[in-house]
Amino acid sequence: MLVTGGAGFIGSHACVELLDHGYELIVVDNYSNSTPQVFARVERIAGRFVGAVYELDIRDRRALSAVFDRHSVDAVVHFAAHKAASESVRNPVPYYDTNIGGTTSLLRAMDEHDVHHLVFSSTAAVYGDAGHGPLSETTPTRPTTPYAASKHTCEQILTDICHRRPGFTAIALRYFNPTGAHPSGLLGEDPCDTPDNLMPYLAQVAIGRRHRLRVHGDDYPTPDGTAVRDYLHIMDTVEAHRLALDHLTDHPGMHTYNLGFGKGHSVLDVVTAFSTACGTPVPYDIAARRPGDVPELVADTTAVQHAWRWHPTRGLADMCADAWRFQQLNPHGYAGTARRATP
Ligand SMILES: NC(=O)c1ccc[n+]([C@@H]2O[C@H](COP(=O)([O-])OP(=O)(O)OC[C@H]3O[C@@H](n4cnc5c(N)ncnc54)[C@H](O)[C@@H]3O)[C@@H](O)[C@H]2O)c1
Ligand SMILES: O=c1ccn([C@@H]2O[C@H](COP(=O)(O)OP(=O)(O)O[C@H]3O[C@H](CO)[C@H](O)[C@H](O)[C@H]3O)[C@@H](O)[C@H]2O)c(=O)[nH]1
Repeated sequence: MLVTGGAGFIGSHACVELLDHGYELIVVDNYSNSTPQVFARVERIAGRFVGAVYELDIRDRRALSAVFDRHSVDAVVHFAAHKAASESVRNPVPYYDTNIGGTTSLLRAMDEHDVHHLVFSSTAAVYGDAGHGPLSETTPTRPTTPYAASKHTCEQILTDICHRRPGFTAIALRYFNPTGAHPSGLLGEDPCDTPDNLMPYLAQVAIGRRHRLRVHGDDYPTPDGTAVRDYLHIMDTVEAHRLALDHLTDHPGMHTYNLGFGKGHSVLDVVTAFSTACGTPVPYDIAARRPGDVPELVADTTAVQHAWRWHPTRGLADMCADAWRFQQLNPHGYAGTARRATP
C-alpha cells in the first residue's frame, strides 16, 4: 500500500490504522508541512515499523516511478496536497501545481506500473456556498477557492480515468473537518507554520503559544453568526479510509463519499467545547471574515454509512479532549522527537 503525504496530520493517523490492520506500507512525503520525526510516534503506537519511507515530491515523476519500480504497489492512498483554502486565494499557483500536478504525476506512475486502485482525499469545499442543511454527494458542486477547484478538478480527472480504464477504481472522500488527535497523545495536528485550522490554533492559544484566537466573522447567517462546520474525529476519519481500502475491489469505477459526523458546530461552539476540555476559557476576538470561507458545510453521510456500515462514534467533546491532550504532552509539537530507528 503506497501512502502519499503519510507524515501529515491525516496521513500519520492513517498509517497507524493501516499498520494496526496488517497493511504493509510504503510512504512518500516531501515534509513541506510535516516532519519525518512523526514516524517514530507512529511506530511506537502501532508496535511495528512503518516500512519504506521516501522523502520526495510527488511531482517528481522520476523519483515517484522509482518507488513503484522498487516495490509491488497494489493500491494508493493519496493525501499529499496543500490544504489551506484561504491561502490558495492569495497564492493559487502552488495549489494547482501540487494538487493537480501531483495527482497527475501519481496517476502516470500508477498507469505505468498497472496499479488501478486509489483512495483520494477530496474536500467538502467542492460544494462551495451551498446554503443551509446537510449536503449529499448529489448536491451541485461550486468550488469558491483555488484549493477547492484543484480538488474538484482531480475528482473530474479520476471520473474520466475510471470511465476510460475498465477495472480502475477510485474512491474520493470529501472530508468535512477532520480534527482531534490520537487518544494516546502521541500523534496530533502539528502544522509547520501558524495553524490555519481552528482546532490546532485554539490548542496553541490554550497552551500559551499564541495570544488570542481570531474568530473569522460573526455576521454569517447562522444561529450565533459564526461559521458552521461538520467536525469529524481523526480516528473516525482514518477508520473510514481502512474501510474504503477493504472495499476497493468490490465495484470498479469512481465512487464519491462525504466524510463527516453529520452535525454542524459553529466556531463559538468549538471555542466553548475546547474551553471545557482545557478547563479555562480560551480568549478570542471577533475578526473579519476569512477570504474563501462559506457560512456552513454539514454532511449528509447516508451514502458512506450505507456502503461500509461506518458510523462515527466520537463527538466534539472527544475531539477537543484529544487535541488538548496532544497539545499538553507536546507543547512544541513534534520538535525534539527522536528520529525513527532504521528498520
Ligand atoms: N485537514 C482537513 O481539514 C482536510 C479537509 C479536507 C481535505 N483535506 C485533504 O486531506 C489531505 C491530508 O490533509 P492533512 O490535514 O493531513 O494535511 P497535512 O498538510 O497535514 O498533510 C499533507 C502531507 O502531504 C505532504 N505534501 C504536500 N505536498 C507534497 C508533495 N508535493 N509531495 C509529497 N508530499 C507532499 C506534506 O508534507 C504533508 O505531510 C490533503 O489532501 C487535504 O487537502 C484535509
Ligand atoms: O484561527 C481560526 C481558524 C479558523 N477559524 C474558523 O473556523 C472554521 C473552520 O476553519 P478551518 O480552517 O479549521 O477549516 P475549514 O472549514 O476552513 O477548512 C478545512 O475543511 C475544508 C473542508 O470543509 C477544507 O478541505 C480545508 O482543507 C480544511 O482545512 C472556519 O469558519 C474558520 O473561519 C477561525 O475563526 N479562526
